[in-house]
Amino acid sequence: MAGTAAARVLPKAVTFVTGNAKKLEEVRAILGASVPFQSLKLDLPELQGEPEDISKEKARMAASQVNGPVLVEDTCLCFNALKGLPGLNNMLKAYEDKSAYAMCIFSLALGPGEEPITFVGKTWGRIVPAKGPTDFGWDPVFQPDGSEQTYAEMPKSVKNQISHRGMALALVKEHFASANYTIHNDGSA
Ligand SMILES: O=c1nc[nH]c2c1ncn2[C@H]1C[C@H](O)[C@@H](COP(=O)(O)OP(=O)(O)OP(=O)(O)O)O1
Ligand SMILES: [Mg+2]
Repeated sequence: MAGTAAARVLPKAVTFVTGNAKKLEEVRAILGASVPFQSLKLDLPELQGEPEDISKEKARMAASQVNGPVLVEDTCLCFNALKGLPGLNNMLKAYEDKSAYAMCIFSLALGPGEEPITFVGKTWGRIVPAKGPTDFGWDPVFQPDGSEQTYAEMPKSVKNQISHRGMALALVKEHFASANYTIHNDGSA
C-alpha cells in the first residue's frame, strides 16, 4: 500500500563527495536545510563511459570509501553540433550550430553495495562570447535559452533557479521528501 513503508534509517548524514568548491557553494545554497549533508573531497578515478553509468560507478566507489550514504555529482556542457559529446568551447568555432545544454547528474548511494539512484537536470542554451565573471568554469560562455545573460552574469539565485544543477537538485529534494530518511548516527566520522 502506498505511503506505509517504514522510513529507511541511515547510519549517518549524507556525504556530498566533491573536490569543486564552486559546486559545493551552489549545492549548499540550493539544498539549504532540506537535505542535511556534509562534504568531503575524495580522490576518485575519472571514469569513461555513458554519463549515468559514470555517475553511478562514482557513487559506488564513494559509498564504499565513506562507508555510508553519499551523493556525487558530474556536470558536462554538451554541444548539439557534436551530437551531445561533452567537449571544449573552442571545438565549436568550426560549427554554425552553437546550441548546447548543460547537464548535471547526481547519484545517491545509501551505502556500500547499494544500487545508486540518479537524478538528471538539463538546461538548454547556446555558446556565446564570454561575458561576466570568470570564477566558475564555463559560466561566462553559456547563455540559457530565454535569457539575455550568461550564467556568469546572473545573480547566483537566478542561476540556481534555472540551472542544470538546480533542476537536478529539485529531484533530489523531492526524493528526500518522499523517502523521509531518518539518520541514526553510528558515532563514526
Ligand atoms: O555550473 C557550472 N558552471 C560552469 N562550469 C561548471 C559548472 N559545473 C561544473 N563546471 C565545470 C567544472 C569542471 O571544470 C567541469 C567538469 O565538472 P566535473 O567533472 O563535474 O567537476 P569536478 O571534477 O571539478 O568536481 P567533482 O569533484 O565534483 O567531480 O565543468
Ligand atoms: Mg570530477
